[in-house]
Amino acid sequence: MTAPLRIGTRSSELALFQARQVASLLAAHGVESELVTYTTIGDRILDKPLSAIGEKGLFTAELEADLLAGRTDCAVHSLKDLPTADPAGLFLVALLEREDPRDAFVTRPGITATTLAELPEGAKVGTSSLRRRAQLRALRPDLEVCELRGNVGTRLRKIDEGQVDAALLAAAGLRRLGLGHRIVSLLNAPEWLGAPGQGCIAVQARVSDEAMVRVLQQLDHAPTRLTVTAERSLLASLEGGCQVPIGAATLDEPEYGLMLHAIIASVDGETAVRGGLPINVNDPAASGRELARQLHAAGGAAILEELRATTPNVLKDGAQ
Ligand SMILES: NCc1[nH]cc(CCC(=O)O)c1CC(=O)O
Repeated sequence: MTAPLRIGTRSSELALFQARQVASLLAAHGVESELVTYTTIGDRILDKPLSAIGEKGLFTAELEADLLAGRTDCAVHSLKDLPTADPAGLFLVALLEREDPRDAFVTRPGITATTLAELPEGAKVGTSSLRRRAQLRALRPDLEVCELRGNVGTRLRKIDEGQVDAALLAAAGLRRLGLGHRIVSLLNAPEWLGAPGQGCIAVQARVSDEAMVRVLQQLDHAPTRLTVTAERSLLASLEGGCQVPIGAATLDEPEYGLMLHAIIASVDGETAVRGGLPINVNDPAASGRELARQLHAAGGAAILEELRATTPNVLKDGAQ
């Protein structure tokens, strides 16, 4: 009997759920596996905004190091937490079928608003993502945006304790944890854009491990790979990781087919550049680069320049 395939994963509830999903897909292919769990820097530092920590791959570096060293056979990540460039020797061997990529509106008890628009003036909205903050401030400059960090469970607890009136969380994370009933409403593209790759679980492997690659690539979902490739190539072209106010989403539009939508917004929400482009299904990465070029030229460059000058760490790849 061969040894079980070792899957590296963070130890948060969401990460464990995602790793178990990979394990059960492998089991369906007759492959036995076990989980190797990690508590990462991003999980340990809970008192600072992620954008202020400013280290590369806060949630991913330790898993990647052990995978490279052969202590695990693959690692499972939320795609949106992964820097856009693969570390040398590793690549994304499988992208699982995407869950709902939208952000969800969640409220504390006593709040009757069912959408952002219905929130009373000056209400407190929690998020730790610059992308969500920027879009919030653009839509509702009167709201007070509050830092809200921690795992999904921790964030919900802080909401329920009344630290904030409402918050924005990824619908995919809530649903995976069986917390879909907490979703009051969903924020739709193209008006509101999630993180590039949001809702997609990625499996990382060593390029050199051919036998493992053959096993793991069976889990890849081609339509998901197409859309997230377009979204992440846009992000890569704009030199941003997840800690930049860049949103992206792909919509299947009857007239145009798959359309890539994106926004670059200043953190104060005062300036935003948005655009959309049909995805070339034969070269989705080229479509991502082209939309990035258009947004850059249409004022995105100035927004990113300003951001670099004020928050030097922000434009390093990171996670949120
Ligand atoms: N920021 C952490 C994170 N990374 C991935 C998800 C959700 C699951 C996914 O996007 O696949 C979340 C939670 C959230 O943003 O609310």
